[in-house]
Amino acid sequence: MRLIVAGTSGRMGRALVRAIGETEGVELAGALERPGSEHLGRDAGELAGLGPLGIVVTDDALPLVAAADGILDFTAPEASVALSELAAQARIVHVIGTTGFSTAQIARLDAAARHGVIVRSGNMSLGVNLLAALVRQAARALGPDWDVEIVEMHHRLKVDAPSGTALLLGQAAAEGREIALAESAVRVRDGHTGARVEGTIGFATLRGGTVVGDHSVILAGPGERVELGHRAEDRMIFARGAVKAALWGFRRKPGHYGMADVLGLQPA
Ligand SMILES: NC(=O)C1=CN([C@@H]2O[C@H](COP(=O)(O)OP(=O)(O)OC[C@H]3O[C@@H](n4cnc5c(N)ncnc54)[C@H](OP(=O)(O)O)[C@@H]3O)[C@@H](O)[C@H]2O)C=CC1
Ligand SMILES: O=C(O)C1=N[C@H](C(=O)O)C[C@H](O)C1
Repeated sequence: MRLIVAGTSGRMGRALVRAIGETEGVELAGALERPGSEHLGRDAGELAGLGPLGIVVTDDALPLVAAADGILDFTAPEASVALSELAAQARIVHVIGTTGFSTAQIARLDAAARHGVIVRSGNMSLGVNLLAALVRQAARALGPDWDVEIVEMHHRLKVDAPSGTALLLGQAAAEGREIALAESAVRVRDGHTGARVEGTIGFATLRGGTVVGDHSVILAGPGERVELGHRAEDRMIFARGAVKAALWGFRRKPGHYGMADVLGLQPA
């Protein structure tokens, strides 16, 4: 399977080039960066610390998309929306790890997924997707007098909050409770907030240092707490998940899929 990496010079872009290099059945077919990037013209393998691969970083997506089978995209919401339209036209798999989409941007991804295969997840690791299944189960088993709070910490350069993973875990808790996350999420608290409203799902965001990604889901009940969590130690867990998602999506029928589909972790 011939794969393009978008955002090649980014933290995840470099990990994706390495993950492609170590996986049988996939090859790097192109490397994209934004117009004006200082990395245009550089070799993607050198950027990833692998030595030259003969794949030069370009900002011209069209010829790459026409000659590839899939694109791995961990960039920014506006870039991913634009790529989703190109990928759908070319009928290639679009794996989206980017986080921080607005509701309107997700609607545009849904529109692209009517013609193309999109696999999108706020977290491509096996551990977090298993955690989401456990959170769904715990939230279902413990009644609404158990308050759900989600705490995340990431490196100081992360630009969106709450993290895509925190929102994914909040969605899992909401599904377990059979409520809508959009109506129950409390994404920030400040000042005289009043007492906690029963049934809400709270989020707390920490940023600092080089933390790859820590998530805790706390279910706080009367006199006891259950805590479920995950700590990412290496970005390769996300990159390997993205390559797995591309292979899973190859020649699949159009749709907007998630990592739970890829990993067979969908609720019964
Ligand atoms: N789903 C998952 O498992 C994971 C998701 N992520 C998500 O992936 C995304 C990228 O993370 P990370 O690699 O750490 O970030 P980086 O900032 O290191 O990399 C982002 C890359 O995308 C490029 N880019 C940014 N905006 C645009 C644009 N508008 N058009 C084209 N290219 C653009 C950047 O170029 P430039 O530097 O020139 O701006 C950069 O090369 C984030 O949304 C993050 O939350 C991260 C890890 C795991
Ligand atoms: O920006 C990051 O670094 C990460 N982003 C994803 C998120 O928003 O949850 C996944 C991972 O936690 C790292």
